[in-house]
Amino acid sequence: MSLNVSQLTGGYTRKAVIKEVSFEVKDGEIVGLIGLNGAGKSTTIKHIMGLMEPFSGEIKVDGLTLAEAPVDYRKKIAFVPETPMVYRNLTLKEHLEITAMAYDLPFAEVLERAQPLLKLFRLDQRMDWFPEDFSKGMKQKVMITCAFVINPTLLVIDEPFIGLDPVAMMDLENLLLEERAKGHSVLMSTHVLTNAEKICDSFVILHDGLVFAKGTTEELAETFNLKGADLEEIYRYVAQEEGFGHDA
Ligand SMILES: Nc1ncnc2c1ncn2[C@@H]1O[C@H](COP(=O)(O)OP(=O)(O)OP(=O)(O)O)[C@@H](O)[C@H]1O
Repeated sequence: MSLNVSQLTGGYTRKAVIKEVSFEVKDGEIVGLIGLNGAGKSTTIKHIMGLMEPFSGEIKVDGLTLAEAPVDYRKKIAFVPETPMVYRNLTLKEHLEITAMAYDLPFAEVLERAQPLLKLFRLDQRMDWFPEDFSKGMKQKVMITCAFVINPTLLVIDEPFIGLDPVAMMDLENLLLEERAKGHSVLMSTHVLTNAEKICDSFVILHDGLVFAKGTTEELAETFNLKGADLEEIYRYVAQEEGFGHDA
């Protein structure tokens, strides 16, 4: 079992923003975390990344909690944030170097793994450039490259498609499918439901900090009595029927 989130409650002040959130991402599975703005997707991800401490509940990656094995836990996860975060005075090559250092990997190995990704994203001739000066989409490609080169058990991606051109979107989809084929797990938060439906095995719908529903597209359609509906139709129905948006 790669990621197991159990009864997770947490928030920024004393008030809980996410409440008793439970779901799992098994080995070789891509799970989409969806919900309106403010539903609690990023907050859930921040807890998984160990950037926030839960009020209660438990998060396990490959059976380990952050408290039990902080180094191993962190090494198993790679993260692509919603807003690309690049270092101001470091070149692309140095970004890879710092990634290797952070995950305690030989730089030569990281550089080798990075080659096909850099080529795919047309960044291979820009190793000595400063990503700070790249476009948003190019910065995102740097973040994606740095995440994939560590060969993580669990890849957590917050809004992966925003800012990417259509070719890069397809490239990323293929990369994620390759991760799945390797038996790795992916948790992906997104508003781009058409992309999500193409590659995700199942979904967790968050609303107002609670897990509103979870399952495959077919299971969700059955839950809401919408046989044959696609994810977007299900989501639109749920948002209307349940009044999503009125209080989010
Ligand atoms: N740094 C923060 N301090 C206090 N409250 C926050 C902070 N970040 C988010 N929140 C609150 O937590 C709730 C959940 O926000 P979160 O960012 O997790 O939602 P989201 O589902 O990721 O939304 P979006 O789709 O807009 O990215 C919101 O009510 C938001 O106002």
